[in-house]
Amino acid sequence: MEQLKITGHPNLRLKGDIRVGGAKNAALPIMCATLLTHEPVQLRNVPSLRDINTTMKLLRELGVSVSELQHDKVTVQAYGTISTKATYELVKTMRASILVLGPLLARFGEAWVSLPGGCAIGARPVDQHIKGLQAMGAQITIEHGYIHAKAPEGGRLKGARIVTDMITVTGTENLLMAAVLADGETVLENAACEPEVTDLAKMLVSMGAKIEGIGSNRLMIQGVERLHGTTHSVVSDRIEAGTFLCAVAATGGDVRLTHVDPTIMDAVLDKLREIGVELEVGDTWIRAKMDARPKPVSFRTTEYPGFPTDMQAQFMAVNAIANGTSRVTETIFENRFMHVQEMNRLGANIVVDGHTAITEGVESTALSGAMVMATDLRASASLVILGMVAEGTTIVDRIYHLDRGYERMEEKLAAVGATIERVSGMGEEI
Ligand SMILES: CC(=O)N[C@H]1[C@@H](OP(=O)(O)OP(=O)(O)OC[C@H]2O[C@@H](n3ccc(=O)[nH]c3=O)[C@H](O)[C@@H]2O)O[C@H](CO)[C@@H](O)[C@@H]1O
Ligand SMILES: C=C(OP(=O)(O)O)C(=O)O
Repeated sequence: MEQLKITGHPNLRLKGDIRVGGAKNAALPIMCATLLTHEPVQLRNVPSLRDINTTMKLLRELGVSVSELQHDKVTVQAYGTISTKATYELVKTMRASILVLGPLLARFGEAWVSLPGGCAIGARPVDQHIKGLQAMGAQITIEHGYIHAKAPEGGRLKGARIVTDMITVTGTENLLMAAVLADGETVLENAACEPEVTDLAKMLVSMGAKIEGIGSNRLMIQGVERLHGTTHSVVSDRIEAGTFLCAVAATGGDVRLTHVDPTIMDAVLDKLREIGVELEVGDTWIRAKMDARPKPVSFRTTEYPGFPTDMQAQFMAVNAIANGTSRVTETIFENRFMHVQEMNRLGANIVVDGHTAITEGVESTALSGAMVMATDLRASASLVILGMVAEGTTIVDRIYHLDRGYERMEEKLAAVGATIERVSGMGEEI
């Protein structure tokens, strides 16, 4: 099992340029949306990640022709005989596999998708995906651990007005992909407005879908009989970008991120300014300069355009060495503080009280490197950030979590001055 070995130092200063990749959370639904047409779809700015590999495998297992991912580009064509069964073996390794449910059902009238298992950050049920598809006339049963969905007589879903109980990102994406081929109009109320949902909607429109209200919490979809192929470039990864900005906030230095879209990062950029990071923002780049001890920032995670839960852990790493006390409340997932005990192993002083983590910032010189365990994707990134400022060697174990969502993170950080390398450790992936 691979690990990251970081030689940290409180005086480290990151300096240089980092190229940000395409967003994992946009690329995943977009790759699943290729199931909606038999024509070829060319995707650009696709990041090379473990989750993308899993999606490519899943699509191939369904019979879809998927090219190799080369220089951020992949061509996908769901032509010929396509299976409608997404098996447990692949779904268990990536929850986002549930995103094939809507497209398979919409185009082929039936789908079998393994129920995704429980996961580290929370229970994460998919009841809203099911409720929405039922409103569109699907018959849904759970059989032997699989969701079995069948479209009504005639094989086509029917447009419906759907109000989800809460805002759900992949739920909105699944229902949107189902609605574009349904018979009649679907209105999705309480829809997620995340930029990744918007990117999917734009891609669907370029395939011939009729969608109004893109970017808002009310999506109106007029179903069409068929969609066609397209070429689409995936939106940049605002979470990867935010993670590198937090790294600069923690270490200090002067780093320019390229290939980013700063317009979708307001909440994160505001908090970085509050921390004391000097930001210069261009059309497709952000320059971050930091030369003081961070100021503590308190926040609650909320849906877009609020503060993203996927940035909570990385900001906590900065709070860990800030000049004062901060309170961070996690409102999206019930178990997303697992990085706290690992950060405390590096010398941080964080206590969790229900859904709130209270951090008493310590001087970075009070931290020392240790063996820590990555428990989920963003927790892993937060440990890398803190490991870079903790004096001595930090080994981050179980980095297969990190590889799900960050492309060559250690190489990108090493290129701006961090001492970090991938090493082979002992043990097994679980
Ligand atoms: C692949 C992808 O895009 N992942 C993102 C997506 O996850 P994901 O789409 O899984 O997250 P959701 O937006 O669905 O979850 C929000 C909340 O709703 C709950 N819920 C959701 C659906 C449902 O049917 N029933 C239900 O109870 C969840 O348990 C959670 O508490 O949005 C999250 C919230 O921004 C991000 O952290 C993830 O990085
Ligand atoms: C939680 C995340 O991803 P996923 O929904 O794929 O688990 C994430 O990207 O931080």
